[in-house]
Amino acid sequence: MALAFLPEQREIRLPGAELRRITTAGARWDLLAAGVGPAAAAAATAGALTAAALDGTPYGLVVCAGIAGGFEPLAPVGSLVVADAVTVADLGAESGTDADGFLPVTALGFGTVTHEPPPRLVREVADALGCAAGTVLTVSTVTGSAARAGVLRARHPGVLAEAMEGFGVAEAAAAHGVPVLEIRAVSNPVGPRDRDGWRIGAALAELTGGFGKCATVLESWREV
Ligand SMILES: O=C(O)c1cccc(C(=O)CC[C@H]2O[C@@H](n3cnc4c(=O)[nH]cnc43)[C@H](O)[C@@H]2O)c1
Repeated sequence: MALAFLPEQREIRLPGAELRRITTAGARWDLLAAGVGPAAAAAATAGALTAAALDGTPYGLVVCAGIAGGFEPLAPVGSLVVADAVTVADLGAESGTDADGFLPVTALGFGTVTHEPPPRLVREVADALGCAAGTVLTVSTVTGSAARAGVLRARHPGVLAEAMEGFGVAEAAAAHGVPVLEIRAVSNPVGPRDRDGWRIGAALAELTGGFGKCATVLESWREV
């Protein structure tokens, strides 16, 4: 667990989700297991944000964290990445008349496809972790072929990683006017499906170590 280094965890039940509250001298951390996929993550995050707001103790920052597929060579297995753009990869429409064959929802005239975490926070966390910052995609279907990985690279130059929750978490945070950050540990390469290649335990250990390194930045961070 990414916050396992912190003591004194208290469980709080929310509709459809469970939250662990950790109070330290410097801050209050709430750890929410938000489920898999953008919809579950958005629902759980929105519930926690709303409960805190109604309680008169709103959050100052939402951090989405977990494992991810990495686009090599920028994000090899075992590395950490921080999102400077939390981008949904497949929210839109197929289009036979568009060169790319895909129109993002913004081209259809509504919604949003990217949330940008505060740049200074991204820089400070990436420095603390010694890792790259870049686009982290949110997908509803895990990429399982070189062809799909190539399409995503072409659409999102410099993309670092894909996972399944960031955009949902970011949508909920944006609705509450709370900044969002996404930190991922790479457990597998993005590309042809290969379950033997997963390194989930090692990635979770990296994530736990990473939170230890950036906890001070997160605790002291304030939007100015
Ligand atoms: O069955 C598969 O081929 C497969 C491949 C990679 C990941 C999964 C998952 O079910 C992981 C879900 C979970 O982990 C995150 N995650 C990790 N790697 C990836 C990935 O390559 N693409 C998208 N999401 C990934 C994700 O955020 C979920 O929380 C199955």
